[in-house]
Amino acid sequence: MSAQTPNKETAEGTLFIVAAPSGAGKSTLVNALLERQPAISLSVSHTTRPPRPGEQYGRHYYFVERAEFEREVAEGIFLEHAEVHGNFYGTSRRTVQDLLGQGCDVLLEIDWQGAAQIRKAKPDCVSVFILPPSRAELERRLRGRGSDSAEVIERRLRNSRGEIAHAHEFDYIIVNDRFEDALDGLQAIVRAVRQRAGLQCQRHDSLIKELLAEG
Ligand SMILES: Nc1nc2c(ncn2[C@@H]2O[C@H](COP(=O)(O)OP(=O)(O)O)[C@@H](O)[C@H]2O)c(=O)[nH]1
Ligand SMILES: Nc1ncnc2c1ncn2[C@@H]1O[C@H](COP(=O)(O)OP(=O)(O)O)[C@@H](O)[C@H]1O
Repeated sequence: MSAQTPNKETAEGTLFIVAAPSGAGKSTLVNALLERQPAISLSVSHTTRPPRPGEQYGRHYYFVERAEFEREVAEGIFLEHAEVHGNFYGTSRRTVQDLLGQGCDVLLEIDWQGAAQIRKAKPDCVSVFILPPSRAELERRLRGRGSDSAEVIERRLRNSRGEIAHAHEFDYIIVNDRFEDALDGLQAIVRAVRQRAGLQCQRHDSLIKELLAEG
């Protein structure tokens, strides 16, 4: 049998988007997913939000001043950017393009506004929205996380309605009730998409030629 001929040189990686209202558990899910699937690169966003205790520059976010962020917007360095809960957030165009161009899969943890911009720029992206099982549980998780002031938590809870209203714009919705089930769901999506992408980029040219040959 002939060797299969994967056309990997020209195949871009897949761009995954994970969005959710604050406190639904997206960062925890994404981190657990990346432990299971280390080959996916998580894009580190730029933000004007001040760091939370324990957050590191370049690992969790590139924390920048508002003036610097505005300069970066003007320079066109962002693939998408948006104001969320009173802070600005943006995804570096260069980093994402370079990784995708090398055939790496990239995951963006961004809000629904950013997701809408990415869908226009990259229609092949795969987007997932994470829902909490109830409003009461969302509030419990936000307060239990202990990372934000009461005022910040109130604002995020208020904004969650407007965010959840966009859930149906996403390719998939996962309810993060039991953590392991939600993680299995997220991993199943990634696996299925990767398998499909792998099948698409294997052209099997030599096998097809062999099967079509006379004789
Ligand atoms: N559009 C956009 N949203 C982002 C980006 N980075 C983070 N976000 C979103 O901004 C919101 C607030 O994020 P963050 O301040 O880390 O709070 P958390 O969601 O409560 O952990 C979340 O919905 C994030 O997904 C980005 O680069 N672009
Ligand atoms: N399925 C779950 N059940 C209970 N607690 C959860 C679950 N998923 C996440 N959490 C907790 O909820 C809090 C918010 O999760 P986090 O990942 O920071 O949310 P987000 O990134 O969406 O703002 C964290 O304390 C996290 O440990």
